[in-house]
Amino acid sequence: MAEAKVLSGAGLRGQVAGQTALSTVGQSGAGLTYRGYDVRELAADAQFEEVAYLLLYGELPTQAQLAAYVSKLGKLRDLPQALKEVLERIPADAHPMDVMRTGCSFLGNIEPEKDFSEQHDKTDRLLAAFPAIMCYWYRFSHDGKRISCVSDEPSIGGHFLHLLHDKKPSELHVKVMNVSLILYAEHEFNASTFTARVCASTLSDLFSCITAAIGSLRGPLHGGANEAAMEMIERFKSPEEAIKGTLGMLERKDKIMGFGHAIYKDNDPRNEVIKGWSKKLAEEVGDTVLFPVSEAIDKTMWEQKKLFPNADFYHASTYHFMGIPTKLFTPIFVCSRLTGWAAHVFEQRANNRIIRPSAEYTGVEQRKFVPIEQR
Ligand SMILES: CC(=O)SCCNC(=O)CCNC(=O)[C@H](O)C(C)(C)COP(=O)(O)OP(=O)(O)OC[C@H]1O[C@@H](n2cnc3c(N)ncnc32)[C@H](O)[C@@H]1OP(=O)(O)O
Ligand SMILES: O=C([O-])CC(=O)C(=O)O
Repeated sequence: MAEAKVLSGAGLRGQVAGQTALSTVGQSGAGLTYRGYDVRELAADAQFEEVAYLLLYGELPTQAQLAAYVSKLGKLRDLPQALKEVLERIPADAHPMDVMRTGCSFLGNIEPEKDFSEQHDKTDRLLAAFPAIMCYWYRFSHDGKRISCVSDEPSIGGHFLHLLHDKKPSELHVKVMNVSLILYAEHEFNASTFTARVCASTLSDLFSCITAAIGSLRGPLHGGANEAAMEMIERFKSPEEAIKGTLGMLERKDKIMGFGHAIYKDNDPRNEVIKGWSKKLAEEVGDTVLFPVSEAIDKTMWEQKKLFPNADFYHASTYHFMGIPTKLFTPIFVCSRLTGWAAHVFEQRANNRIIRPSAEYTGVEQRKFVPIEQR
């Protein structure tokens, strides 16, 4: 069972900054749970839409509730023409997280949250629309194609793969996307979620909270690590090369992306799950390099630094084996974490006080103003 680190120092580490009923992260005896359910059980047996419902509406849905929810989301997938036009103007070399941020923000202009009573409907709209925002831009800017933003895939993961590859995804790939979206859905007061809560605490609208959270997730120390991990893994042609390269990076005191965690001390419970699926996909595609290279880095990091892979590391090879371009890795995280972000926004709104900590002043002593002509 993953345990939480003993924490101190900068970065607000170890300080309780609020309450949540949504998840536990690294709690002794509990590990990672969403509203009391172990994430590993959810990843094994649930659909992502069930987990989204659990986080957003408070309980797991019944069969009828799930069918109604999936059907509702299916009808909300298409993008307004004005949003498609905005996406068409974003260049191919833009960062896809900037595309997500703009897409979210623009939708907030044309379909704003006018009242907090709309918070669930606006979240469902974003949940349904995010895969199309990412894929419409990607396919237009990279392939010159104006794709249809709807598909008959019932699941969000399947819908994403269908839009991206223009064909029905395999059952295995739909299953893996489902697992991945569940693993990324919620993680207590991580940086992007805390960003969303700070924004919510000013009583701002949902689109602003989610747009702000996307900005926080973009960084390589947070969600951006899955892309950075892929770029690193791809550089090595064999496990031997990977070991040598990792030792070199450690010697130079480089950060190795996809390793370490702010809260977990000796493992990230999401890792064993996604690693298992990465292995399965490696077998499916006949990979003899990427997975062994990943394992070699993993082993070296543990031997040398007692650092373990976090949720991002084996996500890199997993997505790669499904033919997903590296630049879309972090936007997929957005499609999933939206559920956690929004649930935290609801929670913040339900018991709000503006989040406004204090700073320790380290500047100069008070001094007299000197008029500009005397400086
Ligand atoms: C889904 C997610 O967002 S998971 C996180 C994704 N991010 C990454 O994978 C980026 C790489 N990892 C990191 O940068 C860090 O481990 C973080 C940002 C995740 C956590 O940061 P912190 O809590 O500040 O790290 P922590 O206090 O455990 O660091 C302890 C020591 O290990 C080192 N360390 C931690 N992670 C790494 C790493 N990935 N590579 C090399 N050294 C590392 C730190 O530099 C520090 O060394 P020092 O004591 O000599 O300064
Ligand atoms: O909790 C964190 O700091 C980062 C993380 O793993 C996540 O957001 O999934």
